[in-house]
Amino acid sequence: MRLDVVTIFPEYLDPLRAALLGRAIDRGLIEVGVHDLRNWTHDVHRAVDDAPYGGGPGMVMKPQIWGPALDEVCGENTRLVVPTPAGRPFTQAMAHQYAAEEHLVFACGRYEGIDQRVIDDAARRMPVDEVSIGDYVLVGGEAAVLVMVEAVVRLLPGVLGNARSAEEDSFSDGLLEGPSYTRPEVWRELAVPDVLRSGNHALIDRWRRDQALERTVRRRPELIGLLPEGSLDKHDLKV
Ligand SMILES: N#Cc1c(-c2ccc3ccn(Cc4ccc(CN5CCOCC5)cc4)c3c2)n[nH]c1N
Repeated sequence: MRLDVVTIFPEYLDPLRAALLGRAIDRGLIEVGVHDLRNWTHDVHRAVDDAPYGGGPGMVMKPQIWGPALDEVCGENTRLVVPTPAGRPFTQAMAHQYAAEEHLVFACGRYEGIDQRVIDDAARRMPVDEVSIGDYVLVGGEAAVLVMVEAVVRLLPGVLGNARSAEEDSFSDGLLEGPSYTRPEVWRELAVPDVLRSGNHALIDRWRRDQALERTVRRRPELIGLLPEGSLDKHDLKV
């Protein structure tokens, strides 16, 4: 997979080259390009924004700059992803879809966002997703790209290694993950639940399922209604 990011703050994407993602790049599992949008400006001020038509707060990013940038960075098999507060919610299912893509280009807006014609023009030539990572307001798209790239790249074969597989993720069965514990057995007078030290793996699995169900009902009750038909067995229904 190749990932390209277009931004006016390329240094914001430096974390892409650290830790897990950096190792994935070093191992050739992904290629990453980060491009400074200002490289496509021509005026002495390297302007990328202008006042919004119709008035309103802030500035809008210029189509004459974004257009040539995306023309150059996008290819024949590109999916363009544009983070925006007005986007479709980014989900684990989308992360899986993106992990199957050959080439993802992320367009990071700033100010009040990118002139809509940039997205509409790109959509004539490639799939374009306007996506939001959550119901809160950021200052630009870069943080959202870091979140989405991490969620996508960790799903690629070989990235997580043998110690951990993405199949065991939270949400893989539609429930939140239950609590985790490690040594010591007692810490600040708080003990690890006895069942986890019982060695009875059937009981442990049941306990973990119960914990996941209880946590999901308490914290994200709306997820229960989204579970596929037949997901809950008769024991689950007693939880
Ligand atoms: N993903 C994601 C995001 C983003 C995100 C993503 C990309 C950009 C590019 C610019 N911004 C700043 C911005 C803030 C607010 C608004 C709305 N305005 C409407 C008129 O009144 C003022 C407010 C627009 C643009 C971005 C924010 N925020 N939250 C997410 N989950």
